[in-house]
Amino acid sequence: MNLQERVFRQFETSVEASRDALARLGEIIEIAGVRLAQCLLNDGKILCCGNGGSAAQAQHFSSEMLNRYERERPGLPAVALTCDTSTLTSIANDYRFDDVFAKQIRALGHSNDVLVVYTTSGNSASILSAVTAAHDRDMSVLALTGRDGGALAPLLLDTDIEIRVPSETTARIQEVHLLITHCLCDLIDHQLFGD
Ligand SMILES: O=C(CO)[C@@H](O)[C@H](O)[C@H](O)[C@H](O)COP(=O)(O)O
Ligand SMILES: [Zn+2]
Repeated sequence: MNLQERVFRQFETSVEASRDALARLGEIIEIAGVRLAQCLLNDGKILCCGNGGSAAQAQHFSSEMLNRYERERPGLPAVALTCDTSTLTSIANDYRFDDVFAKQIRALGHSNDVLVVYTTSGNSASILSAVTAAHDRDMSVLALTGRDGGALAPLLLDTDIEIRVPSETTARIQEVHLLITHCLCDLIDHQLFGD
């Protein structure tokens, strides 16, 4: 396969992954958008986290909440738990890396908040601990996952929401996670501020 064919294949598999996701996930994305809007209307906030590329997704989402998505509107309360290097390094240094998000959730989380986690494998220990901490704080969880949902899927409660991208490829799952994140921003803005 030459380089141009490689580029073509990346685009083609990405478009295919988005199309599959739309066919299977449209309804659950709507449910998640309603849940997040209800959280914000009830004075809750959104906490979000992920590792690697998924840390960037969490920050992408929180910036679109705190600043804006596509329209002028007031900032909305969201915190990416991936940004404060002093807090992250001290938790990892004094305890263990797996606790970097969980300890922040135990400090910041309230029962009307929602934790949004991004993980392509569902097996990152820091994310599993974050979900347990959210449950301990009576928060609900929105999990954006892929593959078979990993060890995270059986940890989720009936009151949680999992949006599982039907793909086995990390990059494709991440690309669809970003598309879903933009859908959630659009659904939140529409419900809170109209057309
Ligand atoms: O962006 C990528 C790969 O595309 C990587 O940085 C990737 O996010 C990292 O390997 C993560 O640690 C993977 O975590 P997870 O999705 O399995 O929870
Ligand atoms: Zn990546």
